[in-house]
Formats: sequence, structure tokens, C-alpha cells
Amino acid sequence: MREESDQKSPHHHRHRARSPITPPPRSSSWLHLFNRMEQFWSGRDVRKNKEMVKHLLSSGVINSKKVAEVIETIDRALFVPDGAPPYVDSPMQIGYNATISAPHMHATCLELLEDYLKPGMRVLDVGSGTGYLTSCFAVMVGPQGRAVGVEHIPELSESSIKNIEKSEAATLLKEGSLSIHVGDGRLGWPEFAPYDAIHVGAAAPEIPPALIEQLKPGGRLVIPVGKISQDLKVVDKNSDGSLSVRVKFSVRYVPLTSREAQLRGR
Ligand SMILES: Nc1ncnc2c1ncn2[C@@H]1O[C@H](CSCC[C@H]([NH3+])C(=O)O)[C@@H](O)[C@H]1O
Repeated sequence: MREESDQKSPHHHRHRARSPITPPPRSSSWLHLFNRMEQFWSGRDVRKNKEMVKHLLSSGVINSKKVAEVIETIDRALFVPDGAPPYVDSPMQIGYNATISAPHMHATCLELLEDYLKPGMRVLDVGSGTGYLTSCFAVMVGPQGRAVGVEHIPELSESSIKNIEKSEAATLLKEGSLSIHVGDGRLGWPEFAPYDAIHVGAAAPEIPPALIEQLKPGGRLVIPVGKISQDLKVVDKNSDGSLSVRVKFSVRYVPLTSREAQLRGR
């Protein structure tokens, strides 16, 4: 086989011959080759990211065009640790007893929050982990809006910034409408409050009062609540400040806890 491929057929040469007025195809540049190799080793493949979106659409997880668009825009492979299959619909370990949520959970939360992620709106992502969902939020609210991630493990915060810098949300991070902060997310992030949307990516035993406080009247909070068996709660703050709460379905998230408890393995 090897001998065969080493033989240069007439076709081989014909492919290489180019008319002098045609610019060389990009595939011949070293930079392109390097990018392809980097993509191969990192498991990145925009076509597979697209296929994942198609699957989420056909299985009815995604119904919104906007949500499909943003998931297509932010390549998931940039946020999944090296060696993990990026487009498989399941959560993955990211170290520090944390996980990146499964694509269907990200999609569900984006759909639940879509109306609260219009251009110019403000969103808080508590337990931002890899930065994947914060980036999706940032793209949806755009440069006039604000997407704020809070993560209590400094190493995860740092690596999330590196992930975002490689993604389509890089400019938003650079220009400041997207920011990631190290802190205890149970206290929210008062600096940019009130928020139209708050998402919590870890399960709280009870809804932290600071998050209710930092939610705008007319805003929505999506939060998993419970210990082992948890409910994904959708909390709407009415214009008079009262709350309407409904349960979307049962979920299993890592706990929203102290840094020490998380690193101890709870
Ligand atoms: N009290 C807390 N404050 C801030 N972050 C927390 C807290 N408790 C847990 N976390 C983080 O919450 C995250 C949940 S898992 C990561 C979820 C993220 N949406 C993603 O898909 O990448 C982990 O990164 C935890 O370190």
C-alpha cells in the first residue's frame, strides 16, 4: 500500500499544475496545514458542531432559530478538555470536580432564557466553568449587552478565558461586554446588577437570595435546586417584585457550594 501511495501518478501532477492566473488554493499554505492539524488534534470540526445542532433540532431540544444559530457559532470543541469527544451529547469532566454540561442542557437553558437574552440585555452566568454558555449568552446579548460569568475555581476561570479567546466571542471579551470573574456565585455579581437573565450551572440546596435581589423585575432565573434529586427551576420576577416559579424537569448538576467543599469532593 505504502509503495502505491508513494508512486506519483500522472493525475497527481495534473492536480498540482495550476494556471498562472489562479491564486494558489489556501490548502497549500503552511498556515492552513497547521490549522488543520491543530483542529485534528483538538477534535475540532465545525461540520460536526453543525451536525450536533441538526440533531438537537430534529430531536426537538432546540426549537428556536436564534438558539440554533448561537450553538452553531460557538464551537463546543474549544471548551471541552483535550481528548474528550466534543460533540457527544453528554456532560464531561473538566477537573476540580466540575463538568461541562451536556449540549442538550445548554440548549434547553438557552431556550428558556432566549427572551431575556435580546441584544442589549444583561445576563449573569453563575458557575461559568468552561465559559461555553457565557460565550453563547454574550453572542446573544451582543456588544451593547453584558454577559458576566462568575466561577469560584481560579484555574477554571483562567482556562475559560483562554477558551473564549479562541472562540467567536473573543471580541466581546476584549471589548468588555463579556467578562469572567472569580468569586462565590451564591452572592451573584452586584457590580453589573440588575440582570434580565440569570443562569446557574450548579445545583443549589435553595435559591440564593442575592440572585433574586439581582434579578430585574420582568427578568428570569434558571437554576437547578435540590441535593441529589434536583429540579430545574424557572423563576420569573414579576413587575411587582413577586415570583412565579415552575419546574422544567429533574436534572443532575454538580453542587453550588464552597470552593473547599468542591475540592474535597463534597
Ligand atoms: N459557589 C460557587 N460559586 C461559583 N462557582 C461555583 C460555585 N459552586 C460551584 N461552582 C462552579 O460551577 C460550575 C458548575 S459545572 C460548569 C457548568 C458550566 N455551565 C459549563 O457548562 O461549563 C463548576 O465550574 C464549579 O466550579
